[in-house]
Amino acid sequence: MVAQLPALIIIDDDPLITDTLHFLLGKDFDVYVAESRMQARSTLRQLETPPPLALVDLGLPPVPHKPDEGFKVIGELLAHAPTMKILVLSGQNEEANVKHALALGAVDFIPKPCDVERLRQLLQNALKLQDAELSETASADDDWGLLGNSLPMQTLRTQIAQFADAPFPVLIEGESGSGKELVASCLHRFSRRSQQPYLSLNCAAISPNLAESILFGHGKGSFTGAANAHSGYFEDAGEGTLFLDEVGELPLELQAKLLRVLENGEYQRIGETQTRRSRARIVAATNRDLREEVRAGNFRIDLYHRLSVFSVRVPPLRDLDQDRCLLLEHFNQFYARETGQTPFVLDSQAKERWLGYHFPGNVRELRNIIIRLVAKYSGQVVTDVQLASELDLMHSGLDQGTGNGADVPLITDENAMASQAHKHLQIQANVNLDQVLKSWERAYVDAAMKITHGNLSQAAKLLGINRTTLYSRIQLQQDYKGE
Ligand SMILES: Nc1ncnc2c1ncn2[C@@H]1O[C@H](COP(=O)(O)OP(=O)(O)OP(=O)(O)O)[C@@H](O)[C@H]1O
Repeated sequence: MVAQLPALIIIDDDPLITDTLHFLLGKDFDVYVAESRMQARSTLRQLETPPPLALVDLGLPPVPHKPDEGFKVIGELLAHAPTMKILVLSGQNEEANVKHALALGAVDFIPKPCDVERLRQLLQNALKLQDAELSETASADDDWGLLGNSLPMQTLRTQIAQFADAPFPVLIEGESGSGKELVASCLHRFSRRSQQPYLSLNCAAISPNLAESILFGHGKGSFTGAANAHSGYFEDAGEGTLFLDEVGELPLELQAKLLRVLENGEYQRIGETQTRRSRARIVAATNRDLREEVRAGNFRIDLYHRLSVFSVRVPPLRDLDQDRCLLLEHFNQFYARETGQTPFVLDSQAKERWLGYHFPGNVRELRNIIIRLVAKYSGQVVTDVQLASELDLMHSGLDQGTGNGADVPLITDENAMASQAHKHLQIQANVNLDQVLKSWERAYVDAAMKITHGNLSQAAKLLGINRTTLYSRIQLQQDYKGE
């Protein structure tokens, strides 16, 4: 029997690149190609299981000269398949783009043009790590698998233990990469259903036309292409647990059907009149604010109340204090062991930065940073500057809806800047443009100096200007203040 090749999706709008890579990598990978975010979405929905690997260009239509579509693709791919390993292959390799792509969850950034052999190696390494991570999770059977001793983590474990055996649904809320899926699997493992099936369905990953059949099944001939009767997730979960990830993505019609199952356990396969009964325990997760979705009319309030009989909030990594060091230690050892390297050590300043960093991509981002540090600094002492160059200091804490600066427009987001300017001009008749620009500049300079603990060279690097320019701008600002 021929072994199946691992699947790889390449998302790039340049046919020369996709044709070449398809040809050269096709021997080792089962390659799928998409030239836009939309096409990637539809390709993924047609696949039974998501590809373990993705190669993503940042500049994609409709804005190929900017990285924004590529950033969105990274988020969408991870929402679709949280364990997917994403490598970015892009010519837009300015430092800020590299760092942001990595903070969003990409495991590596390869500037174009690239050496195909190196690319093949990187893809194969990523695949090996993914296998190791998956077997690590599987072997965590008798253990929580959920690391951390901080107070929020202790509270989370207590909640899991309290809710595990209850028959009611649990709603798990938390930012992307914070460990919601892990919490869902703990709820199952610590329940008396643990010997029953545990099924996980990512609602963001299913096509809206197929969602009903996937959830509830269909009878033979119930729609074109339904040659045989098929059971759905509710039936297959039996008396076990059905985990509905990204539940906020379910279309409204299906929300009504889900509500019915939650209310009385009843559902029907498409095209059948027989009413069936579900005994599965429902656990749902979301990284959206579902109350906000209810207010916006995108999510049914009755379903929200049903799902959130018990609700668990997974804390973001930035609230876990010393757990950041514990996770660092654990993953440093783990990836060093898996790759045959020696763990690295952070020097004291780097450690301080580690403890102060916001981790916008949470534990997923932390794992990826450690993979890179192990590869680069095996057995070495990592300095503050070396660590800083792996972190997304520019976007950190600004774009996660965290409440700390979520409404601050990113300097790269022209639409947000334009709307801010619009509002400003509407409420203030005489705006002094020079003063506005000066205060923006001062805010960025101050922030950079604070983040780098007053290190002029690092602050200049962060701001994309040279040290002398930064120095003279600080002087000018001080003169201006003194005027
Ligand atoms: N406390 C933790 N201890 C150990 N590993 C963790 C912890 N929290 C998260 N992880 C790991 O971080 C990665 C991301 O976690 P997970 O997929 O559960 O996040 P999520 O909140 O479901 O993300 P998304 O919303 O993007 O699907 C996984 O590899 C998971 O095993």
